[in-house]
Amino acid sequence: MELLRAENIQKVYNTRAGGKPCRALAGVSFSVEAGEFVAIMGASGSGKSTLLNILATLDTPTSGEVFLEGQSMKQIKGKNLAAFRREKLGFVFQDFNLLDTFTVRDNILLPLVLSRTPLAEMEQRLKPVVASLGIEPLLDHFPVEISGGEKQRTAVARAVITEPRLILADEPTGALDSHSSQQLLNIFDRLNEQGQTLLMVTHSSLAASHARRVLFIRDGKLFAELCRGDQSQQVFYDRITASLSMATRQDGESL
Ligand SMILES: Nc1ncnc2c1ncn2[C@@H]1O[C@H](COP(=O)(O)OP(=O)(O)OP(=O)(O)O)[C@@H](O)[C@H]1O
Repeated sequence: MELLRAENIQKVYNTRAGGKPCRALAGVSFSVEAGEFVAIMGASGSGKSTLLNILATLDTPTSGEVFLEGQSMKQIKGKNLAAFRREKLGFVFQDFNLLDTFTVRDNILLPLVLSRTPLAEMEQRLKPVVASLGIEPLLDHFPVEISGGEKQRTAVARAVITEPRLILADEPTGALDSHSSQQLLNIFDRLNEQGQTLLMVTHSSLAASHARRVLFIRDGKLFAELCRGDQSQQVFYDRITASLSMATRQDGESL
């Protein structure tokens, strides 16, 4: 079943000082099936964050449309948009985006508080999530008192606690050491095995090799796609690395 569809997404930024407008996305179309784990890769400035922000409803395209479960995001406005985002999407960012004055527990529960979930249900949902992420002992700590890996696992807990249709991750391993990155990627694998759909923007071939499909973006356009199929993660990693070196070739030849 198709979960997400992006149709001919274009984004043009008008620069403030009257400079030339910047075309960040030049017609991007793709879809994601429910239960897929998809990575998006591309060089710096290729349009990855712009695309993710549009899929996250944090920004609007200049033209084109995004559908989640067949519903056009264009049609959701104002207050409904915040509720839609909170209920249907989970976010994991490079810099964690935790609230410093909230404990780990309150950070995780925040989306449920905002959607007025009863206290007993919040506690019920919290327990299995924090147990599976190994952060139960940290619930009363503040973000400043925990490691980067623990912060990211807190952010994952906050993302999954609403049982979102789709988790959007923007460079989720970008600020983590290799051990914490590996831990996070194993968590993503496990979530995906449990049926969670994930879409991740990353510079890391290792992170991308955990996905089942990798989309490559260049100059605001999707230009190649790799599917893992039955291949091992190592073989997929080697293919991704080889594709990336071709993607950065100057002659513009497609994969
Ligand atoms: N708010 C903005 N105003 C003007 N131009 C922008 C704005 N945001 C991004 N751009 C431009 O759009 C293009 C795509 O940027 P984007 O941040 O989406 O790339 P990216 O692939 O995510 O890069 P990186 O990997 O470095 O984060 C770049 O040329 C960038 O300079």
